[in-house]
Amino acid sequence: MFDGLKEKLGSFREDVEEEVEEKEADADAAADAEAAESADDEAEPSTPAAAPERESSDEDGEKPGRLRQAAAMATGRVIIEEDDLEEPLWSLEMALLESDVEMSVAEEILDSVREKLIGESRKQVDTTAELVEDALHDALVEVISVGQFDFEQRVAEAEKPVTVVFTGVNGVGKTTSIAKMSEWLGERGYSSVLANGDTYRAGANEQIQKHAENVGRKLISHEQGGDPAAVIYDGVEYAEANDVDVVLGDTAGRLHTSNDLMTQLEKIHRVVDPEMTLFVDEAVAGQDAVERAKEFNDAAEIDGTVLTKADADSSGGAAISIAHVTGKPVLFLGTGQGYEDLQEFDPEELVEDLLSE
Ligand SMILES: Nc1nc2c(ncn2[C@@H]2O[C@H](COP(=O)(O)OP(=O)(O)OP(=O)(O)O)[C@@H](O)[C@H]2O)c(=O)[nH]1
Repeated sequence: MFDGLKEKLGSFREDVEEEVEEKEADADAAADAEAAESADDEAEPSTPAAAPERESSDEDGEKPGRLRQAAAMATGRVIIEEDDLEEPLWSLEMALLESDVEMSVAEEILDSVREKLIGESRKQVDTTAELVEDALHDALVEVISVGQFDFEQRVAEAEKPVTVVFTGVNGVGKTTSIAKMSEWLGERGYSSVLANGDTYRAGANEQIQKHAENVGRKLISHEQGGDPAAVIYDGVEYAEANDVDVVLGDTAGRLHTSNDLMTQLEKIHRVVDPEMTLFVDEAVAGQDAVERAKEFNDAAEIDGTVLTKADADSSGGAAISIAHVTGKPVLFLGTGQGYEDLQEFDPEELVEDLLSE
């Protein structure tokens, strides 16, 4: 998952390390030259016998070594400056954009890394790699965790039944994610019922029915062409009558540009007042997924995103960008075709994984 991005972040670390190493080598050389000069000055008035003594210290390397250390201490070690970061940051920007990170998000990451690294000196305990890793870690967590909340806690605290509506374009894994979610909830002790608000597409009932059977959940559905809000309403009534905790409502995968979507979701909101509306899209869609998330959120406010097919996504751009662009968190990652392949999204864990060697 997100291996391409991981590799590119590793390259940035190496680039900065190289720059700092070069600078340290220059500083060492300068310190050596200064030390040699001052040793020469000291040696000048001395007797000829002093010369071999200096030579022997040079030979075992002890005196220049100590001098080098002293010089490094005196200069406060190498300080990272804007110039040192120019090339690595440019490469990082290219890498982020190539990984489908949205432009404003990439800029925010760069600004934050720049701000955190410039003026930093490599202390005895830090390696350059550690400094860069800390800066990248903080910058990434900052953009990824926008609006993050604990989904399970929200479900636990909400009045039952809790209605969660899923929206998004066709074929991104919406229906599969609903079935996965019912499993995820079941593992945590919450019962659920599925309601098929996708009354638009022929075959939608059969498709979700199959998923419902596979995970052993009840499905509420109406004839094709029916009113999606009415189906979800029936789902809520069923849940109330049968003490079911959560209603998972599917909707037709309309194009986000369609006015119908707004009308449909507005009606669902009016009729059942869902606790959450989750936008579903596929991580592999990269920038397109980010753009759709933004448009769906503008059209019908979403509470969070489920990013499917993360297992097949090497770039990671959608996962990095969506929360920052919409102001709503990524809540789950779909990580495979099995019903157990739904992972709660944890920004800290993701960033640690991205930055691990
Ligand atoms: N690799 C992988 N495949 C997934 C994941 N989630 C869903 N899929 C697959 O994506 C395909 C489409 O999934 P659906 O659930 O039918 O998509 P949908 O958005 O409900 O589609 P419509 O009902 O046509 O709108 C199926 O083959 C799923 O098995 C995932 O996390 N990883």
